[in-house]
Amino acid sequence: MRRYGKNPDEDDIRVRPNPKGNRPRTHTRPKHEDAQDGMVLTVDRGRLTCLVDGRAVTAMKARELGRKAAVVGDRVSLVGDLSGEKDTLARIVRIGARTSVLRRTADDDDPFERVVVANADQLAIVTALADPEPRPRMIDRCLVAAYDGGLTPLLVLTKSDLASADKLLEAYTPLGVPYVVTSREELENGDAAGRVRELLNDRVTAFVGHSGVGKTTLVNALVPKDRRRTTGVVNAVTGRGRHTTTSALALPLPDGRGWVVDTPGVRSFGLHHVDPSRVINAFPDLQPGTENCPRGCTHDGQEPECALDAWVTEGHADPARLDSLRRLLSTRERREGD
Ligand SMILES: Nc1nc2c(ncn2[C@@H]2O[C@H](COP(=O)(O)OP(=O)(O)OP(=O)(O)O)[C@@H](O)[C@H]2O)c(=O)[nH]1
Ligand SMILES: [Zn+2]
Repeated sequence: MRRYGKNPDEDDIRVRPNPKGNRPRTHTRPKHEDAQDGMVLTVDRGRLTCLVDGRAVTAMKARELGRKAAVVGDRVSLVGDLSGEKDTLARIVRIGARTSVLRRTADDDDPFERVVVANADQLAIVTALADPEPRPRMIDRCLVAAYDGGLTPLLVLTKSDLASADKLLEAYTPLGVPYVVTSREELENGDAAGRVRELLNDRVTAFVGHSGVGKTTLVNALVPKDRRRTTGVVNAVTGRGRHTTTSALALPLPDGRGWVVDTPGVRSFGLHHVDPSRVINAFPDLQPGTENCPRGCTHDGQEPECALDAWVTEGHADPARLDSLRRLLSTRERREGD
């Protein structure tokens, strides 16, 4: 039996015969069974734009959800006015379980973690090959955040007209991270957009990269013209302009083939929240080797009793893989700019 609140009016409604046989309409707030599913496209000061049945609906989080924030990519249930018309406001009453979480903290000492994007399948790490110079430590940090959060990483190396990708790619060969090399010229007049799209099809891909790497040039080449982020944030569905660049923004790929989630340029990627055992799960060749590690082993090369050394010496895994894993796990102890 459906449960109504303590409100006596509601109890009254339950026993009232309903000749039309449909659910009683009352002045009380809609019941959650009526909720419709949607996806959060962007967030602006507590107002969330959600895609519901092809419409962009503005919503607020219901108070009953407490402190848990809904973020871009979240699958949510909404009630209230779902027309998407101007000046209407729906309520988010449920946030679905997340399949992945891209998290960051402001810096490594900051215990306050932010979920940047939920439910992304893939993390596209956008790095220029020059101007600005690539920052391998930053790439490593993004990789750790991806592995920790359950996203598959993808390297997008831009500005190939300025420098070669060979040297940078050497460092990522043992990790087997897929990559694509692009330039503005190839994106705008060549086949680069098609090559990148092939790696994005039917997935939700979060894009990260710091200012100046060519992320806007890239994203604009991927999503249809009327859906782009231009000056300020443009509502991905209605095209109406707005005034913030602080939130991520989900943009649809053509033909419903997935989503690009553009994130605001991040300068740092604090990794306070990272759990080494979650990162290890992304290394199925090394993971079984941790069985004999002492409890709470960080596997980062600083632990004398880490069992991974023996695992590799015994020939169970490639030493280059362990080196790469340790480079990633120790990235928290290093300063970011190095
Ligand atoms: N040489 C060269 N320049 C590029 C390329 N792609 C983008 N640029 C230039 O690099 C600068 C930054 O590009 P954006 O696409 O705005 O980069 P962004 O990462 O979005 O940077 P912000 O807008 O600052 O967040 C612009 O002047 C672009 O014209 C490229 O492939 N080659
Ligand atoms: Zn260990």
